[in-house]
Amino acid sequence: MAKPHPTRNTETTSRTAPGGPPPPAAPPERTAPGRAAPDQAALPEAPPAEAPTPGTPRTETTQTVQDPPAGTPPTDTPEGAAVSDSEQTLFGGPLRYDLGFAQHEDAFLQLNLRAMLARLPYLLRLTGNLAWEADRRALQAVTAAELGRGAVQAVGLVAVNKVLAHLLSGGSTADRLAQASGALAVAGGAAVVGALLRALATAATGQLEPKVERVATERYLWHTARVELAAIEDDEFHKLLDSAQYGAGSARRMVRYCQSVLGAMLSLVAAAGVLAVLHPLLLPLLVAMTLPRSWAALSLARRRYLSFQVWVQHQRAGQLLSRLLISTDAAPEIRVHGIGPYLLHHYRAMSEAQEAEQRRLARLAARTGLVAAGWTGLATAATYATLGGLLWTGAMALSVGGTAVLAIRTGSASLDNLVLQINYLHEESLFVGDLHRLIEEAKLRAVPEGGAALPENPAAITFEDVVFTYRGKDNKRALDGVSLTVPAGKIVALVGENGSGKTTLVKLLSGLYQPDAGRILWDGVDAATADRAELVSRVAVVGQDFYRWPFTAAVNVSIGRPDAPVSQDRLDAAAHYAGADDLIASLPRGWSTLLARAYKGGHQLSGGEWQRLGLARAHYRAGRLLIVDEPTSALDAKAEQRLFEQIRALADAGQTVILITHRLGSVRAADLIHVLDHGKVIESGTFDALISPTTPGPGAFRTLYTLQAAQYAPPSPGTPGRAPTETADAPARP
Ligand SMILES: Nc1ncnc2c1ncn2[C@@H]1O[C@H](COP(=O)(O)OP(=O)(O)OP(=O)(O)O)[C@@H](O)[C@H]1O
Repeated sequence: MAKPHPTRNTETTSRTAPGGPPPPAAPPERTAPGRAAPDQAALPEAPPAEAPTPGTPRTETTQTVQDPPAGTPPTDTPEGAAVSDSEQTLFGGPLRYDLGFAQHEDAFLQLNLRAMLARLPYLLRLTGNLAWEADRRALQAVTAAELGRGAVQAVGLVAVNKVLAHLLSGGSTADRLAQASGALAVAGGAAVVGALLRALATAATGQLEPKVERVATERYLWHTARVELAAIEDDEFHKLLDSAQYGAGSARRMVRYCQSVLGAMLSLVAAAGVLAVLHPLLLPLLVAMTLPRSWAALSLARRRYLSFQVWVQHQRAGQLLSRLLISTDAAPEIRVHGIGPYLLHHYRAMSEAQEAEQRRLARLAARTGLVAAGWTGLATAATYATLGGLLWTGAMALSVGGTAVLAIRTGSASLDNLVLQINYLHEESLFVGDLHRLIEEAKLRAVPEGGAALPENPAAITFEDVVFTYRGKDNKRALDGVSLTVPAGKIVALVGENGSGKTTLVKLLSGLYQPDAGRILWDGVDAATADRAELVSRVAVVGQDFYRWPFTAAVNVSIGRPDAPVSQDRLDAAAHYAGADDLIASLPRGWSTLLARAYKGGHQLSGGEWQRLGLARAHYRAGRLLIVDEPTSALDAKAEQRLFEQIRALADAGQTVILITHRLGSVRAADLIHVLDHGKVIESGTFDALISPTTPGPGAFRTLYTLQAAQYAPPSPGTPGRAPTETADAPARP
């Protein structure tokens, strides 16, 4: 989760502490300090732009099929910035967020001084809690060292006052020096102790920071991993994920800022205390000197954060483009189709849009800085004029004046520093705030724990009028009142055209989504009220999009039951079941072969070989309900036939199998077939019943089957393309 941290805009601040919030626009890799961006390092020098420079009229040669039609007017984002061609072409529209939706804006964007000071105790507590959890001893050391430094500073200032008083009093120089020597020794001792305490605080903070980042990252990942699939697919939740990922780094930096705030606060108290004793008028003047710079820092922080929130999705899209250019998966197609320059052009265009935003912020920063500098100059002049007036009129002794100058310098530096550090702290806290919001949201959208127990051996799973619509889609129902039964210990096939709802149905069955209406019953128990952990432990799925883990072959199979110790016997049995034993034996390091080509010793499998490993994983999981979604799409004919024999054997042994396939000949082995169309079950029955012309119903299965069978029927001499009769023997593998 550690993110290479971009430099803060140098025009806005002059701090030397590492890090700061991410830049509003540029992808982190590109702006990471002192590091070549991976994309830039990996790519050759960009060729002269083959695609048009943004803003120049397109020529015919550069118009591609994916580009918007000529004359498409540039759309405006909610923020008013024009949508670039790249956003429009690649992503279909603006990637900027409208902050109008942010209900938290009020709470999080009040960056005025009062609001910030009011939030300070909360921020300190927040960081303190994280730090306490991460390493309480280091936290105690930092706090003690900072408190000590504050005390030592006050002692130092008082000692300096005494030294000056002695030096400016009457008597011989030797006498005055002798009188001042005691106080001088105290001032020197205070400086030494202060330096030691500073070193202690620095060491302890350095120890604390990475731990705090780790703890915050773990919280982020833990809560994210537990949310419902629907939340992960929700773009609003994803936006939160995007911005919250910076929260851990911000939490880390908050530790340092907290330390700095504490230090600055204590040294300010010391300086202000001395000043108040010297002359009360000096105190408000000190504040007046600091106000303009505080105002500037606050308004810039607010702008940066707002800009970040608006551009966060754009930034992710830019990173996506750079990752695609170096991705192993996309590499063959990028080369074969010459896609590199096309992607690079869009990467550049999107980066330029982000740079324009950076320029805008920098211009604003420069303007604000100038105004602030003017006011600070006036306030400083007023302060020293007042001091001069006090000395001139004799209202202040010369020795006191000297200490006052020292205290003003120390105090204004401390106050400046304090406001700046609070500002940084606050700015980082906005991102930590995002992390907290994510955690709160993730808790609300987490997979519920506990629930009703499922029957040990349910006789059937029944869908009762189940309705489901994917969020954010066109509100078209993916399942539209599905009622069907899956009897235990049988092979149930789901067939239907693309997009008819088969995969959605099994995702609901395996607890990945919840029905919007209707019920899924395991005998009498509604799955919606059941213990989800128990439900998923009963199910093993080989989906179309099963994941190819970039780990060893053994992990790719045993990850089917990640909570159980790995068993070699079960691994071998799973490989045998999936027909992958020869494959494993042929791998350079057997089960220990790494299946990720971009790594040292990594090995690449073919699509069919991966599919066998996917099947082995499902077998290793040993769920009582086995769902196989297009299990044979990448298998050769022999492997396919073997797999269906295995599935039959499993069902004969009492395992329930749900089979989704477009190869209708394969569903002969099924005990029951449900045909779906546009999210509805339109036919159910055995293969023989559905294929028979005498069976009442729409005959959808028969029509589909006949169509497929025709492709395999040998043409009769002289009658090319003869369709088989409906009673003809079905081919083994349509
Ligand atoms: N994650 C998703 N988000 C939004 N819509 C989805 C999602 N998954 C599927 N859909 C939509 O739901 C409908 C049903 O899709 P589903 O994947 O269940 O069909 P299918 O019958 O399995 O199709 P195929 O045979 O092509 O695998 C389709 O219109 C699809 O576009």
